[in-house]
Amino acid sequence: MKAPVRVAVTGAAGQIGYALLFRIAAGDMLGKDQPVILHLLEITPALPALQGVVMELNDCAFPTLAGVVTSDDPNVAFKDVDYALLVGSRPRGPGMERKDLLEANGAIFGPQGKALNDHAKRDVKVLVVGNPANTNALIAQQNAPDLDPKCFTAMVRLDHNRGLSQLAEKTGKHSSDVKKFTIWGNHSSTQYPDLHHTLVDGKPALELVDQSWYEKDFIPTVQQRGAAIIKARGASSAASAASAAIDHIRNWALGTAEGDWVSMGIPSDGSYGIKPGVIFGYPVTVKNGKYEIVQGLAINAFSQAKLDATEKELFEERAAVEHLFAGK
Ligand SMILES: NC(=O)C1=CN([C@@H]2O[C@H](COP(=O)(O)OP(=O)(O)OC[C@H]3O[C@@H](n4cnc5c(N)ncnc54)[C@H](O)[C@@H]3O)[C@@H](O)[C@H]2O)C=CC1
Ligand SMILES: O=C([O-])CC(=O)C(=O)O
Repeated sequence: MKAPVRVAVTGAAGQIGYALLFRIAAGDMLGKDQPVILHLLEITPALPALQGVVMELNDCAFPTLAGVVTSDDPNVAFKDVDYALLVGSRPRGPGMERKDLLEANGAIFGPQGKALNDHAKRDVKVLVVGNPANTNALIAQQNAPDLDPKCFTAMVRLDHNRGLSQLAEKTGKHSSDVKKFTIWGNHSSTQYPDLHHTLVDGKPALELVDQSWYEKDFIPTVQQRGAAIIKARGASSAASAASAAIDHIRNWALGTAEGDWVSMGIPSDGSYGIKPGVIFGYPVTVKNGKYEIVQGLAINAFSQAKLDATEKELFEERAAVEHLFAGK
């Protein structure tokens, strides 16, 4: 067994928390040889419910669970953490766009960014799940001037996994046969699920499906999947969101497979013409805990228009929250 690492999860008594904590504690995220100490943050009224979750975590007697810290204070919860999964925030209901949550949720991420800045490990890996995830990640990053801006990422992995599954079903293959798929941009209905470089069992995806299925079926289905789950379940995705969060951190910590990439919301750096200043979904590979954008992919006019639309929305969201940045 390795030395334990500290993993913070916010909103730990919520729906996603309930689907996430047990898998992290069981070693699904960082490996069966990596003990974890969970640092669980909740708002004060949810602490009794959180205690119940902690009782259940203990009752599982997981070999990889080395301790649990609970708090309603981010300055306590983020002390010395190696990983921080920022889930805690309000989910949307039917008929809402995720950006309608900006006002309710944006205010959570400034203080949490500052607490990470002041207390977390200097190479902390932060994943924002709470919606609107990209812009909340930007708010946290902008309140953490002493941390590397690349410590802050947002989750587009659920969209990525949804795309793998949709394409596998259409082509009669398994999702593990699908490689080099990308979610570009925002975790919102402007996201661009891009099949132009995707392979299914080694064959170009766009030679296996027709363009009209791609444009009129696949893209909107992936873009609107969150809303479809809310309609069907009466509550937003929880188990699949938790699973995607585990995939995101596992690949960031342990690396991506040779010959493939994953989608992560990361700080834009000018790659593919996206101006610096937002958290943008990109195709990335990871080695030794560092992600790198896959460069040199051809972008045709169709793709460019989609990239422009999602970039525009992210800069509009940024403009709406700049007052929450440190020093503003
Ligand atoms: N990026 C993505 O792909 C996805 C994002 N989400 C988002 O994840 C978030 C959480 O979803 P659920 O777990 O279903 O919601 P939930 O309402 O079941 O749980 C949220 C929890 O966060 C807690 N919380 C609220 N403010 C907090 C704060 N300041 N600090 C710590 N905890 C706080 C609440 O007490 C609650 O227990 C929502 O914003 C939802 O929209 C959901 C699915 C996918
Ligand atoms: O749609 C929502 O509000 C929850 C979410 O982000 C998703 O399922 O992708």
